[in-house]
Formats: sequence, C-alpha cells, structure tokens
Amino acid sequence: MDTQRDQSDAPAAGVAAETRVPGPDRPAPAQADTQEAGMDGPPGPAPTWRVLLRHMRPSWRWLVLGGLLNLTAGAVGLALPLAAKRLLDDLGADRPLAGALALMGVLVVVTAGVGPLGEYVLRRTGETIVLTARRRLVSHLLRLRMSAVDHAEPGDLMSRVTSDTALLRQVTTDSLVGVVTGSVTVLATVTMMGVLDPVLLAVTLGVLALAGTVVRVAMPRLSRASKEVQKAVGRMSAVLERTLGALRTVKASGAEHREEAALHGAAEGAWRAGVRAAKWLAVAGHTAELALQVAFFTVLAVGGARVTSGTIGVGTLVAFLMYVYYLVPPLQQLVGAAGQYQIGAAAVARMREAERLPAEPAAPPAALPQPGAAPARLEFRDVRFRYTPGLPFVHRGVTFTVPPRGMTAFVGPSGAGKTTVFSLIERFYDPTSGSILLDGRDLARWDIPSLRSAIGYVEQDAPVLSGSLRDNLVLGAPDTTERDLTRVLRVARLDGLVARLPEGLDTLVGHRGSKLSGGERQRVAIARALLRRPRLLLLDEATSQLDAVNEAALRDTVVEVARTTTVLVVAHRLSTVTLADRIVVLDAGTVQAVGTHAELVASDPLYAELAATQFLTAAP
Ligand SMILES: Nc1ncnc2c1ncn2[C@@H]1O[C@H](COP(=O)(O)OP(=O)(O)OP(=O)(O)O)[C@@H](O)[C@H]1O
Repeated sequence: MDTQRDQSDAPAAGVAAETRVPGPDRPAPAQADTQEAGMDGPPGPAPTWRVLLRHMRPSWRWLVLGGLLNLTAGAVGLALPLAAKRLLDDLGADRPLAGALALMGVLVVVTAGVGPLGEYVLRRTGETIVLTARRRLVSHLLRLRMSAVDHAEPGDLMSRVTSDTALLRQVTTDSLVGVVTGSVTVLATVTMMGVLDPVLLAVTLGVLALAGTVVRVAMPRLSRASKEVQKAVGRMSAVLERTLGALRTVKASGAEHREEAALHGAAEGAWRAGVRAAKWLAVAGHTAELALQVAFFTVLAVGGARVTSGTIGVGTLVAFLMYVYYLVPPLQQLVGAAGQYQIGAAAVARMREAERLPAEPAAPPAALPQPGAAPARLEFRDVRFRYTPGLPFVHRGVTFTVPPRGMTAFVGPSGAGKTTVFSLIERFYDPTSGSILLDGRDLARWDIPSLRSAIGYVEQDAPVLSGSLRDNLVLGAPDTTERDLTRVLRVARLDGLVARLPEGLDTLVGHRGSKLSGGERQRVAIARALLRRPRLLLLDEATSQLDAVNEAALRDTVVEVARTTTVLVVAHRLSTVTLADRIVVLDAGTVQAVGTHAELVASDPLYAELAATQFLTAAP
C-alpha cells in the first residue's frame, strides 16, 4: 500500500523538487510540461515561436486587422512615387498637373489616416496580449504547490509577471506583425523597383546582401545579451524583495551596505547586459540604414549613367530613388523585429519556466461551513513525509486519531515535525506514503478548496497582510456580517484595539502588519481563523506572544471553541497543554506517546522532561 501511495504521490512532491524556478542563476529545468502546471501543449518545451503564436492566437483578428491597415498605409505610400513620376512626366510633356496633384493629395491623406489607425490597433492588441499573459501567470502562481514555492525566489517570480510579460508587447506586435508587414512591403517595393529598372534593382540588392551578413552576426549576440538582461532583472527583484521584506532585520543587523552592494551588483549586471544588447541592436539597425544610403548613392551613380545613355528617363530614376528610400522603414522594421524577437524569446522562456512549476488544480472556491456544522474527525495512518527527495524524512510513520470536538495538543522538541502535521492537513504538501483522513476520507480525494474551507489555520508567525484591519479579518470569510465581526473581535480581544485606532477597522496595518504588535497580529490571525467557522481549527503556537491576561482570555476562548469544533494546537506553554483533552508527543518524526497530561507525566520520560524544562510554567 505504501508503495502504491509512493507512486501516486511521487509526481506532486518529486516534480516540485526538480521543477524549481530556475532562480536567476540556476539553469532552466529540463522538464516536460504538465497538465498540473496548467500547460495544454504537448510534453517538452515548445519552440519560442510556437509559444508566441499561442499567446497571439486569441487576438489574431485584431492582429490581422492592424497588419492589414499597416499594409494598406504602406501600399498607398508606395503609389506616391508613381504619382510623382506622373507629375514629372506631365510637367515634361506640358500636360495639366491638376490630376496628378489631386492623386497625390488623396494618397497623402489616406496614408496619414490609415497608418496611425493601424498602429493603434496593433499597440492595443499588444496590451491585450500582455494582459492575458499576466492573468494566466498570476493565476498559476497563486495556485503553485508549496513545494514549488519553497524553491523559488518570490522577487524573481514577480519580475516574470511584471517585466517579462511586458516584453511580449513588442515581440507580438512590433516583431511578429512587423515581420509580416515589413516583408510584404519590402517585397512590393522590390517588385515595383524591378518593374522600373531591373539593373538598378540588382545594384540595390547587391549592396543590401552585404548588410545582411552583418545582421546575421549580430542576432545571436543580441539573443545572449537579452537573456542576461532578463536574468539580471530577476536577480535584482529577488534581492530587493528579500531586503525590503526584512528591512528591520537588515537595519538591525547593520547589513544595509552589504544588501546595497548586492542590489547594485544586480543592477549593474542588468546594465552591462542591456548595454551589450543595445550595441548589437544599434549595429544591426544602422547597418540596414547605412546599406540603403550606400545603395542610394550607387543607384544615383549607375542610374545617372543610364539616364545619360538614354536607357531610362529622369522620371524612372527619381521614382527608383524614392523606392530606395521607401525601403528604409520596412527594412528597419524587419531588423528591429528580429532584434525584438531575440529579446522577447528570452522573456517567453522565463515565463514558461514559471508556468511549468507544479500547481494545484484550478477549482472554484468552496462555501464555508454553515453555523453548527459537525466538527471534523482526523486520522494520520503511518504517514511518512520529507520535504525534498533525497533528504531525511521529517515524518517517519506518524499515526494518531483525533475524534470530533475537543482539543488535541502536539508537543515535542523543536524540529520534531509539529508544524509539518498542520501543513499536511492543509495539503500544502502530500505525504510520501501512508494516508491522512478527514471525516474518514483520504485527503487526496478531497478537492482542495472544500478541504481548506473546513479548516481555520493560525500559523506560527501569524502573518498579517498589508491592507486594512478589516481586509485581514475577512480574508478567509468575505461574506462575514458586521454582527459576526463584532462578536469575533470581542472573543479575540481585539475590540479595545479597534476602538483605539482612529480609523477603526479601516486602519492600514502596514506591510506584513508592521504597524501592529506581535500579540495583536496573533489575535488578528485567530479572529481571521474563527470567522471561517472552521470544523477543524489549527493553532500553531497561536498565543505565544500574548501577555498573561490576553493569553488566559484566549485560552478560555479556545476551550469554548473546542466544545463544538475539533481543535489542534501546537503549544509550548504548559498552561495550554494541560487544558488539552489529549496530547500527542512527537519526537524525531514519530509519535512517542498519546495521553493526558497526568498520564504522560507518569508514563513518558520525554514528556516529563519537556514538562519540567521546556514549558514555561510549573504543573498546575
Ligand atoms: N518547507 C520546508 N522545506 C524543507 N524542510 C523543512 C520545511 N519546513 C520545515 N522543514 C524541516 O522539517 C523539520 C520539521 O519542521 P517543523 O516545522 O514541522 O518542526 P516543529 O516541530 O514545528 O518545530 P518548532 O517547534 O521549532 O516549530 C525541521 O527539521 C525543518 O527544518
């Protein structure tokens, strides 16, 4: 049975361990797409152009429209030299100019109208593609398995959502659409040049071929530099997130200069790579422009000779030279598109890495338990678990049963695996073998939102999110009524704080609740959990930072809650532990003993020692 479980669970934990987000310095994972990771493509990393097409597919109509408008503007522009030729011919032949002038006027007006419209449509579509990519990536990141998050740098993940997705804008519109419209325009221009004079066309193409060689040399270098830029930006975001997230610790440790040096280093890395990319982009872009200038003078010389010899007329030469200049924008567009493609490809690769991280299946939110819903029953059966394959097991066959209602306390030395029990109940991780049953049903068979809706969890460090006090309280129960809120505030002994604050519940609590005291944060976390009307309440050292008065009050609250709900507590204070209906002693990943305080003091040497040394107060 264990073997079976091992196999069925292996992908969740195993994949996660191997599919770490390649931090800025780590190599990309050589791992296939998974359904779990939300990718619908075939296994194996798809080529960049296919991924780009996938991003563009939903907006293809707009892209085609924008491209067509651009092409129309280009085509109308192409007719201008012909109108100019007609003007010169009419002038030479002493014919009236009104017709030629009117034609030129119409062409100019149409070009002026259609060109900007096409550009607007394309840019708007680019924004839509970025929006879709951001939504998709954000949704995926919020569902990441904790095992994937453990191996990722939040700052680096953030840069993938903000900076990498932004690069899609250029690569999908300027680049891919630019390739199409640029190619068509170049082709049409070259055709017109061929019609006017094939010899001059051959001269022009000869000069351009030389420029093509330089561009071919520049592109791979640009690609490498672009990847470096994005990596360095990710590295900088990661360091910045680390530093700003723990600025008090950094200041208290006097580590500002070291963190500053790390940030400056990352920023300089981005700058160096950016400058390298700029160099190759400039080389490629200006090579095309320079080549066209050379082509212009060569055509002028050769064409002048042909005019002198009477092979072609002045009108033809002038029209041809205008076409040479008409080649500048589409050729620059083509070279720019190739450059943008290299930059975009680096960003797409980074987004793909994040999208391929294992995530929980998407599921609609589940309703919270109704008031008076039955308390949960919990069972651990021979659970073995380790966070990372290859590392020692944290749980080595944990077995215990928790009946509905009442309080069960988990005690044991630091690192024994108490918090891990809660993490497994929440399905932040899945056991490597063995099973966990809630109400007699294996957790693996619960859909995750329904499972979590039954649970209220107060974590060890009682995290509070930036935002208002009210946002934090109703985070897990957005439909809370004012009456329930008032009741829970009283129960969690937060009513005094709310009354004191100038803006009451709408007071902003700062990043991670930095404007609250440790004890206040714990009470907010407890209130937040209680508002979910949990059938199973998990309290991980939830009262460790409270003063004696508040602790005693909240202890009474927990005892009260335990009359109707199953409550699990990880506690280090004897005052909490002795109130428990049963105590589970964990040591080195196994259950050492289960019993009441009195039973365990008498029968379990480890518990007796913990009671004597670790717990803060003496036996009651
Ligand atoms: N996300 C993680 N990735 C890898 N190892 C982890 C992770 N979380 C915890 N551990 C390791 O698992 C072991 C058990 O941790 P756990 O937090 O469950 O212990 P605990 O009994 O709650 O300890 P404490 O009383 O100090 O809070 C520890 O050795 C810890 O280093």
